Amino acid sequence: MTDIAVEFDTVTCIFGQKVAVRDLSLRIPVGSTFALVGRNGAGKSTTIRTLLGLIEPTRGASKLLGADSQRLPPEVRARVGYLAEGHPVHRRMTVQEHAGFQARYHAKWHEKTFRAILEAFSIDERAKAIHLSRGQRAIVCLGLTLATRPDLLVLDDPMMGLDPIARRAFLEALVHFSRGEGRTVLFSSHLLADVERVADYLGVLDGGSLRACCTIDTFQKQVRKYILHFDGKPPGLSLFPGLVGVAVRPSELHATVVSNGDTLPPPLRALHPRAVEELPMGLEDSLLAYIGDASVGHFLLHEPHDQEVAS
Ligand SMILES: Nc1ncnc2c1ncn2[C@@H]1O[C@H](COP(=O)(O)OP(=O)(O)OP(=O)(O)O)[C@@H](O)[C@H]1O
Repeated sequence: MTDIAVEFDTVTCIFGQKVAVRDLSLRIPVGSTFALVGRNGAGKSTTIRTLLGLIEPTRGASKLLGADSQRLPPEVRARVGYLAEGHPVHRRMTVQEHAGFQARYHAKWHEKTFRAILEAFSIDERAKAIHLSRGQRAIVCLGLTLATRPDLLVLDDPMMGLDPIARRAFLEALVHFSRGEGRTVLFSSHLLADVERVADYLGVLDGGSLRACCTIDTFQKQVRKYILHFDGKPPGLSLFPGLVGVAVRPSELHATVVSNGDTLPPPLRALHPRAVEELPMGLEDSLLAYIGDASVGHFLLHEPHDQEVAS
């Protein structure tokens, strides 16, 4: 029994001239909740679809639950729940008909879980999918997936298109029905506040490359934004390792850095600012600062997963 649920080994996916995913290596420990984030077109769906064996990578390989993605045996497939982008349903089928369909194909189908989710959200099992709201459809799809009791749950942008109340409900259901069973969850999202609430780990994709892979906590601690105040025009700043963004104002220099320490990095200190402020940043600010100005430099924040798995 491996303690790694998902593994990518130097995966590259090229469509024509487009490199959608470049040299991706990544491991996700069993029992963790991992969020893949990045701008539109960063390669999140391609990564997920490659993992599930729906796309064959141009180079490299991936594994889920110990099995090669390109040759998944039926018993491994049965342990994976996949919620595709857009919550696809058969519009003319009722909620209960959807459940019957799933139950037929999943030996571990757990009707009680499905009913508990419907009940928690007051969804009528006799309703046709076409008559459900977007949020209700998302919950039904989540229920249909969770009731198969997957060991690995993969969700592609599951909160997309949901209003804040529906998003909150969806996340609560996800957390309530997923936690405590050793289940691994991999999901992609643009909604950083939601990511912050549920995920343990973060993978940042940018232009197909993995630019960071670490705990959310580490990401937020290490990406820092400083405002350096000067009496006149700020002095020039040369690039240095860890500097990911810089903006010059009439008497200020704004610098975003990746740093392990709590103190101002020496190249910034050497500018002798009159005063220094550190701006508090939420995950969204940190992420925007980190991938916002790719022209300045690329740095990979990386925590070895071996250590994390062991801890
Ligand atoms: N089948 C395909 N053929 C050609 N190009 C593709 C194909 N699939 C994806 N791409 C391209 O690969 C890049 C990555 O796409 P992908 O859908 O993985 O990004 P994403 O991060 O999921 O984006 P979004 O957040 O918008 O859903 C994009 O530039 C996309 O246009």
